[in-house]
Amino acid sequence: MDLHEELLEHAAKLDAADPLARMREEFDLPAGTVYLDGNSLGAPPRRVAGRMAQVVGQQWGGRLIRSWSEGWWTAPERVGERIAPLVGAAPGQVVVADSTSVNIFKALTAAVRTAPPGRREIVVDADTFPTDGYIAASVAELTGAVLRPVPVDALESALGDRTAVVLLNHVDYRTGRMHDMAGTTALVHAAGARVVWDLCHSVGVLPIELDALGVDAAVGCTYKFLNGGPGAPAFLYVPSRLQDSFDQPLSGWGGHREPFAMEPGYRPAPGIARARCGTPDILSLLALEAALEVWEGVDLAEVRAKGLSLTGFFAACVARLLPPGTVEVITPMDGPRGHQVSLRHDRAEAVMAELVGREVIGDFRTPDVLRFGFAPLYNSHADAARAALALADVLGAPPAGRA
Ligand SMILES: Cc1ncc(COP(=O)(O)O)c(C=O)c1O
Ligand SMILES: Nc1c(O)cccc1C(=O)C[C@H](N)C(=O)O
Repeated sequence: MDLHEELLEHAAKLDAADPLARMREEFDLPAGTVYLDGNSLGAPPRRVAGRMAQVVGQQWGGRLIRSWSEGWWTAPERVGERIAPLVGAAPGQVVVADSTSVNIFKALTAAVRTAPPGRREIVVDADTFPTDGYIAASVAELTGAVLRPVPVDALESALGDRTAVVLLNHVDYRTGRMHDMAGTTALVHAAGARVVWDLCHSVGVLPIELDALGVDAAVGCTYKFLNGGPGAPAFLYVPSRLQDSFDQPLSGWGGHREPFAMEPGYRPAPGIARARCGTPDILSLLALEAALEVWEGVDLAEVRAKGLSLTGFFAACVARLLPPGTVEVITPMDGPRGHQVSLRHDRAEAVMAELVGREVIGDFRTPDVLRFGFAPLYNSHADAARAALALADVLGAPPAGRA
């Protein structure tokens, strides 16, 4: 058997033993496409199209404006309850609203505003996804705080009695490295500061325990591993113990205690509703609601195990197929990681364009990173093998000999 056949056969064995294999049926994916970009835009769950037709036809079209009091206005909290179990949150602490960028702004500003006098530093991961750093800089400017970008590995020495809040990514978007949420949260708390976690690349990837770890706020996208659709609204977690003092700056009427009283002054709503701002984005929100239904009965431990298996198998295939040194694996394959494998190559942009032309869809991240994201609900080991074979072909690896 040659190496190609061996890898495909191994993949088939792993897929035959996959307890989540049935979940692929829930998704609409073009036949023949290997889709490895669910860490940027998740694939559409089949049920979303039908739900959208119903929402547009029956709710918007049939009930017209009455729909606001028939489930639309309360959708941000209702859909938040579907995300809560995925992040280890008891009910009443997650709302779906706005974008991740906007929610970072709310959470950071609230944290700085309520920090004790003297705590005026915002610490941010120096390698963070850009929007997090940009927003943190803006919050610093608006609140008179000081922005302190630090590499995550140097975090401990940067914390002190001037730290107000720390903003961190759970999984690094470029390398896929996963940071230690339990240890880092404890470290930040020991320094007397608050921590805001960006869960964009970890929600839907592994069990997360926000309540148990005492996290102070968390945000995340819903259009990646939660498959909510392009531009689907983000979520914001504020634990019950901090909700009364959550002094968020975007005091739109959506977060008012009595929005329809149309009062001249702002009185924040009790509970998580105060994290809202303006009118909810109903069509996207209800598409997300349908997409989240696929998680019912899904065991996150199984999702995690499969994600590690897919990424490990893909990296192993790449190592077997490519001569050493062809690519540099920058994802910590022996350490904590999310569900992506990132490879460095000088011609990464052109290589990814070639792969996409062959219907193997990952993405390129500047300056030289090929990213392959694995979504355990719809990706298979066969996808991983096919992607590695296509990559080897594009990079002109010598034809695989007999194993
Ligand atoms: C870590 C991280 N934070 C934030 C965002 C995006 O935020 P927004 O949805 O506001 O564009 C992304 C992806 O786009 C991301 O990877
Ligand atoms: N949000 C995106 C968009 O609107 C267009 C293209 C890509 C994105 C992304 O989500 C990028 C993604 N956060 C990343 O990790 O690179």
